[in-house]
Amino acid sequence: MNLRPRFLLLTTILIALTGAGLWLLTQQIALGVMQEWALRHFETQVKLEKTRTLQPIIREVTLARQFADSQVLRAWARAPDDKTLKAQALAEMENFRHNFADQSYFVALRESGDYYHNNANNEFAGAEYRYTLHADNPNDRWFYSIIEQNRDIHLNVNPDIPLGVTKLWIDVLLRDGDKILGVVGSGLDLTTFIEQVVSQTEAGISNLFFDHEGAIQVSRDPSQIDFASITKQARDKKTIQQLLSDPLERAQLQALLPQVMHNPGEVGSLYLTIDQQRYLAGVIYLPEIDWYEITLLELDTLLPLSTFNSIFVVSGVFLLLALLLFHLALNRYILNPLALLERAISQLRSGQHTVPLLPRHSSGEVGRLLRHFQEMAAATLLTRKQLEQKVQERTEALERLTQTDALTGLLNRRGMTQQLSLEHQRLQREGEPFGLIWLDLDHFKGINDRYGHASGDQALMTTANIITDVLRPYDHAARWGGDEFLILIRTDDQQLLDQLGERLCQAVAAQQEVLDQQQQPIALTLSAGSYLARNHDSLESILAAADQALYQAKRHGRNHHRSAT
Ligand SMILES: Nc1nc2c(ncn2[C@@H]2O[C@H](COP(=O)(O)OP(=O)(O)OP(=O)(O)O)[C@@H](O)[C@H]2O)c(=O)[nH]1
Repeated sequence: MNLRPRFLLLTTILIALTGAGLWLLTQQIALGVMQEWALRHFETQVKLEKTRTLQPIIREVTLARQFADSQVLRAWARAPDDKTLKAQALAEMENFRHNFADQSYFVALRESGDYYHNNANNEFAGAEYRYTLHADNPNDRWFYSIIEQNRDIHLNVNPDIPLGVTKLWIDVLLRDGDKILGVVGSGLDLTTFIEQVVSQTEAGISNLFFDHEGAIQVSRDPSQIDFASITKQARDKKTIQQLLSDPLERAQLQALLPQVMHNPGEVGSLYLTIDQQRYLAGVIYLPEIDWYEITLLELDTLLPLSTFNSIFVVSGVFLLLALLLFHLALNRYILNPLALLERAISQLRSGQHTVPLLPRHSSGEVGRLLRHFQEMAAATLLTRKQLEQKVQERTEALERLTQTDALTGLLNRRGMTQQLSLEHQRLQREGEPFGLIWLDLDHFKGINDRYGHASGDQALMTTANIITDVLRPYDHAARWGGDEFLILIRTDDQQLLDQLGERLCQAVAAQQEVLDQQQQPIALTLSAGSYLARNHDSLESILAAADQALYQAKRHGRNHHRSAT
């Protein structure tokens, strides 16, 4: 894979990971902030409720405790048949009735089961004894349950159907040391409390009150309330735990309750799922009424993910811009110069003879790389050029050598054959005329035999020099073989051939350079035959004609020139 798609893939993965990380982080931070805010909210809410809405209940509970603490009441409960004590107790009850908000009270004695009561209308003045409770009467179960549970205080919520209100019954144990003498208390209209505390209309926030068994005492939804829970078996109660479908969350809540109970005023928080809705829950224990309050925050409502949309959009736009900038920079500083470098290398490889042009403005490592490459390319091209020149020179020299006679320096038979072929083509194509003079030293064998091979060679070289001197630069001369020479002359003049042939014969005959052992010139002659080529002559016939003329010169006495006709 090329660098470009690789980088593209890598940066896309990086950006996706960063985006996902950012998203998770934002969520975590938001949840953390939310949790922190929620805890503060719970604490503030509880304090507010205590002073504002819980206060009447707390007052009533305190009053009920004082009622149960009354020495007068206690003394009578110890001796219920004592008329004096009973009269004092009834007066005490009447006192407390005026103080209770509901202006009603009840006193139930354990031993006898006698139940005393008077209400706001003072309906039972003088007839405070109402009836006797019986353990086997289901309506009286509450009394025996409270005593069995041995909890000092018990709040029991029950709708008062005739009045059309929800009543909170405050039951307090009447004690004599460890001994339980009875249960006393009062009732309280809870309707206002429910309206103020539970039915608050703030979206996404709701709360419930439940007792130590989890039985729901106050809820916005009346169907959730476990009315008269004191009289019910545990399995029949409507509890907060029943609202939780996840066993783990149930266990977490169960573990949290003792913690908050031992630290009144402290809020315990956890996440709970109720009816598939996820909540952040704050639990607090209210020692004054022995209830727990749980406040449920709907995170989706209070902190919908759409809150972060703008963050995500802005982050996404920034990430995309970063990607774009990164790619522009990558292209400009790395990929484009590399592509140019690659093209330059392939141009060089394919044999281009000029140094490829590369951008000079690039800086840094890539810029240095380009400049080094350009210098290297220039050096390589120069070396290559020099090498090619040398090879050409050597080839030409070799070519010349293969066409040159080593002894005389004239063309050899191969070289002359090539020239003959070229001239013959010119003659045929353009009508450029040429002539041949064929030379052969006379009795050369005798010179070799008589004076030695070296003198023979000297004779050959001297003859070659004479030929070269006589000829014009554009004529060609060759040693055709042994003691034979062939001269190619560009001319259409037979007379010129004749003159040249004769002049060569005379010059060789007059030479003084080839010497014998006594340093005396050796007599040297040659015979020559010439032929002026005609348009339609074949090369063979031209050669044959010149050879024939030479033969005639030899036959007729040597040392002279003959031309073929
Ligand atoms: N020294 C020397 N002799 C050569 C060389 N090449 C050929 N020869 C000799 O040249 C002689 C050529 O003789 P021919 O051309 O046959 O005859 P000739 O003696 O010249 O007689 P005519 O041509 O009839 O005059 C031979 O004896 C060859 O050995 C060479 O390179 N150097």
